[in-house]
Amino acid sequence: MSDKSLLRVLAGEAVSPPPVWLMRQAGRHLPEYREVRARAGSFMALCLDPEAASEVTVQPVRRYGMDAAILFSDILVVPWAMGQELRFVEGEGPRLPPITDRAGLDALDVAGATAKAAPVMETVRRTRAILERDHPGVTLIGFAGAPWTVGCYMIEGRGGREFHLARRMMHAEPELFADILTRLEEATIAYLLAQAEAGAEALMLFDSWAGQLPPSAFRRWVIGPARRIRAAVREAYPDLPMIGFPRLAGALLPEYAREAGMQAVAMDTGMEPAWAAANVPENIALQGNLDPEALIAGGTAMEVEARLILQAMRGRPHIFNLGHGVEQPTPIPHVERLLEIIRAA
Ligand SMILES: Cc1c2[nH]c(c1CCC(=O)O)Cc1[nH]c(c(CCC(=O)O)c1C)Cc1[nH]c(c(CCC(=O)O)c1C)Cc1[nH]c(c(C)c1CCC(=O)O)C2
Repeated sequence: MSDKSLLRVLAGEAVSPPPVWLMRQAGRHLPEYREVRARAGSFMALCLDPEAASEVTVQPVRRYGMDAAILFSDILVVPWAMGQELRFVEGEGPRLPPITDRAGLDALDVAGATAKAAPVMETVRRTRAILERDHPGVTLIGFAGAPWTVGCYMIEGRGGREFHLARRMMHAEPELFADILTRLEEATIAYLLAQAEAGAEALMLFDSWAGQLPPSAFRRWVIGPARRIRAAVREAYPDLPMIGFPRLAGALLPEYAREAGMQAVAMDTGMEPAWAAANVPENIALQGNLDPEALIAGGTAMEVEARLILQAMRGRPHIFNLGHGVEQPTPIPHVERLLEIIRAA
């Protein structure tokens, strides 16, 4: 049995106080991140510089004593590695030339993607070595975006909330859509296996837009790929745990939990923790789910919300986290206070 609290929870143990880390814990709310980010030039340059990326991965562990470090990278590194141009426009988000037809799909290089993402694997190797040396209780989490969510950006060429075009393609051009997601699934498996090989101790699959799909499509394009990706990782690395995040899954969260084979499922901000605890099998850990806005507000509002979550999760495997990523205006003292509250639980 590991002595890392996060790995114990992923093995099904209820650990008290629960381990804690925050999605997007390395990012613009930290001055030390902004400094490295400014030196790197662009966000992508930072993702592809193993020395700088491993430094920012470790920053929140050093500052806050988080129980996990999540690889500093982005879910859109996979389409970039498949040959789709990618840039991040300051204040607006990602831009890619949208894939709207078969020619766009055929131009992608699935087989070469993991090799092109080699700097990411070097970041994993370096980060793991730094953690083993300086922070031996901390777990290194690798990750990828799930095919549906990454496909949304590839098909639309930018971020959004509704992803009308991706959903429309799914219904109107089901073969093209299926081929895009199937190739993404293949690339994602190879990419995650390479992270495991490089030293990631757990892997998280982000499906941020899972809740945009009707239930039949959720089963086919969220649960299906998650189950196959999970099975492929298990075959190569039987002991490597995985966390699934089908954001906004709502009533379908328990079905995802039962069928995908993950050791934890992440709850988004709107999920009722007590309902998830009652409906997700007890051996599967729950992660989450403080509102990132409560963290920005701090004070009593944050304390009350944090305690409600801790109380609902008592006695079952739980990883404390937010319901979505840390936002830039988050005050550092609020994060520090949150950790005090959790660790006094
Ligand atoms: C949808 C998605 C993306 N990226 C990711 C998701 C899934 C999770 C979610 O729903 O938030 C995942 C992600 N993105 C990032 C990480 C690193 C690890 C972490 O600390 O959590 C992870 C795990 C860094 C990042 N990824 C991005 C930043 C900000 C870039 C910067 O520092 O300039 C960071 C720290 C950029 C990004 N990346 C993405 C968008 C839409 C944007 C632009 C919006 C923004 O600027 O905040 C795509």
